[in-house]
Amino acid sequence: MYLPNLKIDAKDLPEKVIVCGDPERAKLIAEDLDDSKLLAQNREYHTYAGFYQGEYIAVVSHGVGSPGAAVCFEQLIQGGVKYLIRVGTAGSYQKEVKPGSLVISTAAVRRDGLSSQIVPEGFPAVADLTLTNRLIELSKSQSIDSHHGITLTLDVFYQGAIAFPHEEYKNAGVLAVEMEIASLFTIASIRGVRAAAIVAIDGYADADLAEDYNPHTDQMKQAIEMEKKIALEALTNTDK
Ligand SMILES: O=P(O)(O)O[C@H]1O[C@H](CO)[C@@H](O)[C@H]1O
Ligand SMILES: O=c1cc[nH]c(=O)[nH]1
Repeated sequence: MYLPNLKIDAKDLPEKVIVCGDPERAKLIAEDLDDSKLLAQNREYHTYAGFYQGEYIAVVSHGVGSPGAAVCFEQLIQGGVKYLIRVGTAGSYQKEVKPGSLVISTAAVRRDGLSSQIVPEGFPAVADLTLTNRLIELSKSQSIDSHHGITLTLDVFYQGAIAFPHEEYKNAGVLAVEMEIASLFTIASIRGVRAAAIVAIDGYADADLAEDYNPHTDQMKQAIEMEKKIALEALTNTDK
Protein backbone atom coordinates (compact mmCIF):
# COMPACT_ATOMS: atom_id res chain seq x y z
CA MET A 1 0.00 0.00 0.00
CA TYR A 2 1.31 3.43 -0.99
CA LEU A 3 0.92 6.19 1.63
CA PRO A 4 0.47 9.32 -0.49
CA ASN A 5 1.28 12.15 1.95
CA LEU A 6 4.20 10.36 3.55
CA LYS A 7 5.27 9.17 0.07
CA ILE A 8 6.32 5.77 1.38
CA ASP A 9 5.32 2.18 0.73
CA ALA A 10 3.74 0.50 3.75
CA LYS A 11 6.00 -2.51 3.26
CA ASP A 12 8.96 -0.34 4.33
CA LEU A 13 7.32 0.58 7.64
CA PRO A 14 7.95 -1.18 10.96
CA GLU A 15 5.19 -1.67 13.55
CA LYS A 16 6.94 0.77 15.93
CA VAL A 17 7.28 4.46 15.20
CA ILE A 18 8.45 7.61 16.95
CA VAL A 19 6.64 10.75 15.80
CA CYS A 20 7.66 14.35 16.45
CA GLY A 21 6.74 17.77 15.11
CA ASP A 22 10.10 18.98 13.91
CA PRO A 23 11.76 17.31 10.87
CA GLU A 24 15.18 18.24 12.35
CA ARG A 25 14.28 16.35 15.54
CA ALA A 26 13.30 13.32 13.43
CA LYS A 27 16.76 13.44 11.85
CA LEU A 28 18.39 13.73 15.29
CA ILE A 29 16.45 10.76 16.65
CA ALA A 30 17.27 8.72 13.55
CA GLU A 31 20.99 9.29 14.25
CA ASP A 32 20.58 6.86 17.18
CA LEU A 33 19.41 4.10 14.83
CA ASP A 34 21.78 1.61 13.21
CA ASP A 35 21.69 1.55 9.39
CA SER A 36 19.40 4.55 9.47
CA LYS A 37 17.93 5.58 6.11
CA LEU A 38 15.81 8.52 5.00
CA LEU A 39 12.84 6.75 3.37
CA ALA A 40 11.04 9.86 2.12
CA GLN A 41 10.62 13.58 2.52
CA ASN A 42 7.33 15.17 1.52
CA ARG A 43 5.82 18.38 2.98
CA GLU A 44 6.48 18.33 6.75
CA TYR A 45 6.67 14.53 6.75
CA HIS A 46 10.23 13.21 6.87
CA THR A 47 10.49 9.47 7.42
CA TYR A 48 13.61 7.64 8.63
CA ALA A 49 13.97 3.96 9.50
CA GLY A 50 16.68 1.87 11.07
CA PHE A 51 17.44 -0.49 13.94
CA TYR A 52 17.57 0.17 17.67
CA GLN A 53 18.86 -2.73 19.73
CA GLY A 54 18.02 -4.96 16.78
CA GLU A 55 14.41 -3.72 16.44
CA TYR A 56 13.30 -2.09 13.21
CA ILE A 57 11.94 1.38 14.12
CA ALA A 58 10.85 4.42 12.09
CA VAL A 59 10.94 8.09 13.01
CA VAL A 60 8.48 10.41 11.27
CA SER A 61 7.95 14.16 11.60
CA HIS A 62 4.33 15.35 11.63
CA GLY A 63 4.68 19.15 11.61
CA VAL A 64 2.84 21.65 13.80
CA GLY A 65 -0.83 21.19 14.65
CA SER A 66 -3.40 18.45 14.79
CA PRO A 67 -4.87 18.33 11.24
CA GLY A 68 -1.50 17.79 9.52
CA ALA A 69 -0.32 15.47 12.27
CA ALA A 70 -3.53 13.42 11.99
CA VAL A 71 -2.84 12.76 8.29
CA CYS A 72 0.53 11.38 9.35
CA PHE A 73 -0.88 9.24 12.20
CA GLU A 74 -3.70 7.85 10.04
CA GLN A 75 -1.40 6.92 7.16
CA LEU A 76 1.09 5.26 9.52
CA ILE A 77 -1.72 3.19 11.03
CA GLN A 78 -3.10 2.33 7.56
CA GLY A 79 0.45 1.19 6.79
CA GLY A 80 0.40 -1.29 9.69
CA VAL A 81 1.98 0.71 12.55
CA LYS A 82 0.88 -0.61 15.95
CA TYR A 83 2.94 1.49 18.41
CA LEU A 84 3.41 5.26 18.28
CA ILE A 85 5.32 7.46 20.71
CA ARG A 86 5.27 11.23 20.29
CA VAL A 87 8.57 12.84 21.31
CA GLY A 88 7.63 16.49 21.54
CA THR A 89 8.02 19.82 23.28
CA ALA A 90 5.50 21.68 25.44
CA GLY A 91 5.00 24.68 27.70
CA SER A 92 4.55 24.15 31.44
CA TYR A 93 1.44 25.06 33.46
CA GLN A 94 2.87 24.23 36.88
CA LYS A 95 5.73 25.84 38.81
CA GLU A 96 7.27 22.49 39.73
CA VAL A 97 7.28 21.37 36.06
CA LYS A 98 10.42 23.29 35.25
CA PRO A 99 11.93 24.19 31.87
CA GLY A 100 14.27 21.38 30.83
CA SER A 101 12.17 18.71 32.58
CA LEU A 102 10.09 15.97 30.91
CA VAL A 103 6.36 15.29 31.03
CA ILE A 104 4.77 11.97 30.12
CA SER A 105 1.15 12.47 29.13
CA THR A 106 -1.33 10.05 30.72
CA ALA A 107 -4.26 11.76 28.99
CA ALA A 108 -4.87 14.91 26.98
CA VAL A 109 -7.58 17.55 27.16
CA ARG A 110 -9.18 17.76 23.71
CA ARG A 111 -9.11 21.48 22.95
CA ASP A 112 -8.04 20.74 19.38
CA GLY A 113 -10.44 20.99 16.46
CA LEU A 114 -9.49 17.72 14.79
CA SER A 115 -10.58 15.20 17.40
CA SER A 116 -14.03 16.77 17.82
CA GLN A 117 -14.64 16.06 14.13
CA ILE A 118 -13.88 12.34 14.46
CA VAL A 119 -15.33 11.37 17.88
CA PRO A 120 -18.28 12.65 19.92
CA GLU A 121 -17.96 15.23 22.67
CA GLY A 122 -16.80 13.66 25.93
CA PHE A 123 -14.76 10.90 24.30
CA PRO A 124 -11.49 10.72 26.29
CA ALA A 125 -8.03 11.11 24.78
CA VAL A 126 -6.06 8.60 26.83
CA ALA A 127 -2.60 7.14 26.47
CA ASP A 128 -1.87 3.43 26.18
CA LEU A 129 -1.23 2.20 29.74
CA THR A 130 1.53 -0.28 28.99
CA LEU A 131 3.60 2.00 26.79
CA THR A 132 3.08 4.93 29.16
CA ASN A 133 4.16 2.91 32.20
CA ARG A 134 7.32 1.97 30.32
CA LEU A 135 8.05 5.66 29.66
CA ILE A 136 7.43 6.48 33.33
CA GLU A 137 9.69 3.67 34.61
CA LEU A 138 12.46 4.49 32.15
CA SER A 139 12.34 8.21 32.96
CA LYS A 140 12.66 7.46 36.69
CA SER A 141 15.91 5.64 36.00
CA GLN A 142 17.44 8.71 34.26
CA SER A 143 19.10 11.72 35.83
CA ILE A 144 16.38 14.11 34.72
CA ASP A 145 13.41 15.70 36.43
CA SER A 146 10.28 14.03 35.05
CA HIS A 147 6.55 14.18 35.70
CA HIS A 148 3.46 12.38 34.47
CA GLY A 149 -0.12 13.54 34.25
CA ILE A 150 -2.67 15.30 32.07
CA THR A 151 -1.59 17.56 29.22
CA LEU A 152 -3.64 19.98 27.12
CA THR A 153 -3.79 20.08 23.33
CA LEU A 154 -4.63 23.42 21.73
CA ASP A 155 -4.74 24.53 18.10
CA VAL A 156 -3.56 28.02 19.02
CA PHE A 157 0.07 29.00 19.54
CA TYR A 158 -0.23 32.82 19.59
CA GLN A 159 -3.16 34.31 21.49
CA GLY A 160 -5.80 36.07 19.41
CA ALA A 161 -8.78 38.16 20.50
CA ILE A 162 -9.90 35.38 22.86
CA ALA A 163 -7.71 34.84 25.93
CA PHE A 164 -5.79 31.57 26.31
CA PRO A 165 -7.50 29.16 28.75
CA HIS A 166 -4.26 28.88 30.77
CA GLU A 167 -5.66 29.76 34.19
CA GLU A 168 -8.49 27.20 34.22
CA TYR A 169 -6.23 24.31 33.16
CA LYS A 170 -3.48 25.37 35.55
CA ASN A 171 -6.05 25.32 38.38
CA ALA A 172 -7.27 21.91 37.22
CA GLY A 173 -3.72 20.54 37.60
CA VAL A 174 -2.88 20.13 33.92
CA LEU A 175 0.90 19.85 33.61
CA ALA A 176 1.67 21.21 30.16
CA VAL A 177 0.28 22.42 26.83
CA GLU A 178 1.20 21.46 23.28
CA MET A 179 -0.58 20.92 19.95
CA GLU A 180 -0.95 17.24 18.87
CA ILE A 181 -1.22 14.70 21.72
CA ALA A 182 -5.04 14.68 21.98
CA SER A 183 -5.42 13.87 18.29
CA LEU A 184 -2.76 11.15 18.53
CA PHE A 185 -4.45 9.47 21.52
CA THR A 186 -7.93 9.77 19.98
CA ILE A 187 -6.89 8.34 16.62
CA ALA A 188 -4.92 5.53 18.27
CA SER A 189 -7.94 4.60 20.44
CA ILE A 190 -10.44 4.44 17.59
CA ARG A 191 -7.99 2.55 15.33
CA GLY A 192 -6.99 0.09 18.08
CA VAL A 193 -3.25 0.82 18.26
CA ARG A 194 -1.00 1.83 21.18
CA ALA A 195 0.11 5.45 21.61
CA ALA A 196 2.05 7.37 24.24
CA ALA A 197 3.72 10.77 24.49
CA ILE A 198 6.70 12.35 26.20
CA VAL A 199 7.48 16.07 25.92
CA ALA A 200 10.41 18.28 26.89
CA ILE A 201 9.38 21.50 28.66
CA ASP A 202 10.66 24.61 26.88
CA GLY A 203 9.30 27.27 29.27
CA TYR A 204 6.18 28.39 31.11
CA ALA A 205 3.15 28.48 28.82
CA ASP A 206 1.81 31.70 30.25
CA ALA A 207 4.99 33.57 29.33
CA ASP A 208 4.70 35.79 26.27
CA LEU A 209 5.47 33.28 23.51
CA ALA A 210 6.16 36.07 21.02
CA GLU A 211 9.02 37.26 23.28
CA ASP A 212 10.13 34.28 25.32
CA TYR A 213 9.66 31.15 23.20
CA ASN A 214 13.02 29.48 22.57
CA PRO A 215 13.06 25.71 22.15
CA HIS A 216 16.71 25.77 20.95
CA THR A 217 18.61 26.24 24.23
CA ASP A 218 21.31 23.85 25.51
CA GLN A 219 18.94 22.87 28.32
CA MET A 220 16.34 21.86 25.70
CA LYS A 221 18.94 19.96 23.68
CA GLN A 222 19.73 17.90 26.78
CA ALA A 223 16.05 17.29 27.56
CA ILE A 224 15.34 16.25 23.95
CA GLU A 225 18.38 13.95 24.01
CA MET A 226 16.97 12.31 27.14
CA GLU A 227 13.36 11.96 25.89
CA LYS A 228 14.54 10.42 22.63
CA LYS A 229 16.54 7.75 24.51
CA ILE A 230 13.62 7.01 26.84
CA ALA A 231 11.21 6.69 23.87
CA LEU A 232 13.56 4.44 21.89
CA GLU A 233 14.06 2.19 24.93
CA ALA A 234 10.30 2.09 25.56
CA LEU A 235 9.69 0.83 22.03
CA THR A 236 12.12 -2.07 22.35
CA ASN A 237 11.15 -5.36 24.02
CA THR A 238 7.51 -4.29 24.19
CA ASP A 239 6.43 -7.90 24.83
CA LYS A 240 8.07 -7.90 28.27
O1 LIG B 1 8.10 20.29 19.23
P1 LIG B 1 6.87 19.68 18.62
O2 LIG B 1 6.91 18.21 18.61
O3 LIG B 1 6.57 20.24 17.26
O4 LIG B 1 5.65 20.14 19.59
C1 LIG B 1 5.31 21.46 19.92
O5 LIG B 1 6.00 22.49 19.23
C2 LIG B 1 5.21 23.03 18.17
C3 LIG B 1 5.07 24.51 18.38
O6 LIG B 1 6.29 25.14 18.21
C4 LIG B 1 3.88 22.29 18.21
O7 LIG B 1 3.90 21.27 17.25
C5 LIG B 1 3.85 21.77 19.63
O8 LIG B 1 3.02 20.66 19.85
O1 LIG C 1 2.52 24.33 21.88
C1 LIG C 1 3.48 24.66 22.57
C2 LIG C 1 4.75 24.06 22.44
C3 LIG C 1 5.77 24.47 23.23
N1 LIG C 1 5.56 25.45 24.13
C4 LIG C 1 4.36 26.03 24.28
O2 LIG C 1 4.18 26.92 25.13
N2 LIG C 1 3.34 25.63 23.50
